[in-house]
Amino acid sequence: MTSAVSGNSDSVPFAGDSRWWAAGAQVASVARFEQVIDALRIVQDRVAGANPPESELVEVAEKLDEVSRALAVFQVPETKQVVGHLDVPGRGQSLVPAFHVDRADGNSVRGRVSFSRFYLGGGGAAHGGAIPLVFDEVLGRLANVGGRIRSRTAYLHVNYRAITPLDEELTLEARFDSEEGRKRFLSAELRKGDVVLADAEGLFVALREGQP
Ligand SMILES: CCCCCCCC/C=C\CCCCCCCC(=O)SCCNC(=O)CCNC(=O)[C@H](O)C(C)(C)COP(=O)(O)OP(=O)(O)OC[C@H]1O[C@@H](n2cnc3c(N)ncnc32)[C@H](O)[C@@H]1OP(=O)(O)O
Repeated sequence: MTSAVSGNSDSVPFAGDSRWWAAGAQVASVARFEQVIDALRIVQDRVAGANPPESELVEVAEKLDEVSRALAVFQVPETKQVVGHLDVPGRGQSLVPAFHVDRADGNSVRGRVSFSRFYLGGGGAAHGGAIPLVFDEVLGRLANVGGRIRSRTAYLHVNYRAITPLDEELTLEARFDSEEGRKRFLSAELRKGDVVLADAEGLFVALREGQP
């Protein structure tokens, strides 16, 4: 049995209105797809942290090639893509660390995120590009929920206040601050306990009819 990938968006306040861009997308099994993404995330972490002997590298490369060959025949256009459209933490998108929502309404959201080994920059700190990735994800979704016309990030300003450690549960709080015509101003903080690790302020501009 197949199901629509964003089928339960209406019951999830922070699911994001992905129907317009995934209108034709069906998934054979949400649970199985989630299992694949979870496994892929672990592979990303294991590869990032590994230094195996050559024989093992040869074997691993062959296994990964086998996986890509298996999926090559099932490639679909963007309108039918499943990754990015699942109503699960992280949307089934292994690029961005999964954001787990604890509390949300149309104007604010609070949740948890952690940066695994894959997101290491150096010296034990998360990569400086991984942090805006999460801010863009969370602010971008918040900018677009609640039946608002879809918008795109015009700018995203990030202040790095302290290093962001790996493998720790961090909290992220974001809010919709104000709106002026097509311009939406949002802000957020990433914290470890009470300590602000990074904060962000973004401008999201509502798209005009027909604007990509
Ligand atoms: C469709 C988006 C996704 C929807 C998702 C739905 C939910 C799905 C669920 C979950 C997904 C979650 C995933 C997160 C998604 C995050 C969103 C992204 O990352 S989008 C990718 C990165 N961004 C771009 O690729 C933009 C590229 N830029 C553009 O397309 C244009 O520049 C755009 C649309 C931003 C503005 O262009 P103009 O021609 O429409 O508008 P003008 O007239 O230039 O600006 C309007 C007003 O905004 C100001 N403005 C524009 N850019 C500015 C800037 N950089 N700084 C300051 N002001 C700016 C202007 O000065 C103007 O202000 P005045 O009305 O005169 O007061």
